Amino acid sequence: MIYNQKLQQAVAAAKSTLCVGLDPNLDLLPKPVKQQFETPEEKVSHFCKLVIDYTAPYCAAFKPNLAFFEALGANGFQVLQEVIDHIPEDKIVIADAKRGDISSTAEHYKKSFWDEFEVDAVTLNPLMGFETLDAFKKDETKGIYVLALTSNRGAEDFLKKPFAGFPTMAQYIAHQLSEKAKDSKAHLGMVIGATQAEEARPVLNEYEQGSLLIPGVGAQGGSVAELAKALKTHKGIPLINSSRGIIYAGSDEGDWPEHVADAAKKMKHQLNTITASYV
Ligand SMILES: O=C(O)c1cc(=O)[nH]c(=O)n1[C@@H]1O[C@H](COP(=O)(O)O)[C@@H](O)[C@H]1O
Repeated sequence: MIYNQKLQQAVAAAKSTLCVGLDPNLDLLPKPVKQQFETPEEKVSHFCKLVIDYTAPYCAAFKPNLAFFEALGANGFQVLQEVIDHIPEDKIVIADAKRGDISSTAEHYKKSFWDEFEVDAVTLNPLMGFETLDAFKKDETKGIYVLALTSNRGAEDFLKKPFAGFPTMAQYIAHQLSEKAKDSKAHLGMVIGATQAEEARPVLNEYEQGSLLIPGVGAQGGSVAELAKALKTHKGIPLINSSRGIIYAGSDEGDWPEHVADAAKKMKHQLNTITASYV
């Protein structure tokens, strides 16, 4: 199945554009998880699997962020694989890796994500040039989310500065992606921070068909109302990510997974006006 079709079906089946971010920070895990398990690997694996079970009814996608798994050391990739394997088949799985490197290295990143972890999509950083996307572009069942206008303050350093005749580098990246999409089998999408919603419109206008990964609601305080305005005419399907705001909603309660489910349900409902345009 081509990526966009799977994306469309995942959003339609859950009636949700929510993406649950799996950012398992050992310090923030609920007390019952810390007490029940000995090793960091067991704690993270159990925590992520319960988060997946309790939030799956409310989301279309999961985004494991590799940093949190790599931080476990040598066994981190094993845990990542277990977590990915636990995600229901009909959900989109995005490996948040923000990779981007020269050809042979990119080929090996591609091997890792497409052939070994078998995720649906990956986040890529375009700073080393658009050639770094090439290795990922050959598979129509996959999606690529390229950093375009990130949610953090550092977006000011490059992405919001004028570049190559465009008012911002973000607009240039979006424009280039709309061109590159013409000869890419994989779907080329963009990462746009929800915290940048008020400035996102010109970027989105450069690439209306581009699917979007939108982090920054929840813990980073991005406004869903502003986001809804920015997305009004956008055709590419958005996945709106919240990590900490959902997965740590239960803090230390015994029934923490119920709190996590509630937080996901609330976020799904907050996104309903956006979701309605894509189902
Ligand atoms: O590519 C990303 O997912 C990403 C891009 C961006 O511009 N900002 C951003 O916060 N992210 C990721 O999205 C997640 C946001 O987490 P919360 O702020 O806890 O919801 C983290 O995994 C970040 O690494």
